Amino acid sequence: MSRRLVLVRHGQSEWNLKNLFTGWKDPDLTEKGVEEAKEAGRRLKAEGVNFDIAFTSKLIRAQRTNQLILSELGQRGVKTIEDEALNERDYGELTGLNKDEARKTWGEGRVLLWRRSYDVPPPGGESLKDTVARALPYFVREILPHVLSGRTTLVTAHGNSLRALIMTLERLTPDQLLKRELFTGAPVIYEMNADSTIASFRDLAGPATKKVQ
Ligand SMILES: O=C(O)[C@H](O)COP(=O)(O)O
Repeated sequence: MSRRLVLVRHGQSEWNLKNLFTGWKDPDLTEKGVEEAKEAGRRLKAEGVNFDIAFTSKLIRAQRTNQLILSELGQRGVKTIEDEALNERDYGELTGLNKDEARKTWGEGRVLLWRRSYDVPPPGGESLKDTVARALPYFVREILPHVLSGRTTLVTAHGNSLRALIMTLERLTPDQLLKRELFTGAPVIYEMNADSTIASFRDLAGPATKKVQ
């Protein structure tokens, strides 16, 4: 039996384009973000993927990406469940600030810790550990049973809510996690074993995708 899980970070948002910390703010996709989402759908189609169920966050950039992927696959009728547990990490007081300006104010090292470390929260916001504490139980309770019962499952969410899941799926140490980037609109395909471990995975990040600065 195939137990396939696909994770996709939403396409470029208006605030990604402006290089602003976004968190729980709700900007839409840019034109490029729409294209990235469609491209994700085309890549999954080329891989022969057919979804049985989809999950996304309560934020519009992830929801639209999910719809565009399903639409490219000719699968608009697939049931999609939305939940706040999959929302982006709350960036607290950094929300709305420019990432380069933040580096100038607090220094490169401090900002990198806020963005990529496991347990250092940005002021007033969530650390990745906090994000894991809400996203992982939801994943285990609501998403994993579908995958294990053979339903090909799509999760379209955010850089950090997905890193929260990937840390467990890929068994990354906090050090390895510091370097694990997710690219907008690039699907990661996992084949799972019956005991919830990963048999194999492929990150389809390629030339059409670009790192968000
Ligand atoms: O919320 C944000 O600003 C982005 O979606 C993720 O930002 P990061 O790469 O700084 O974690």
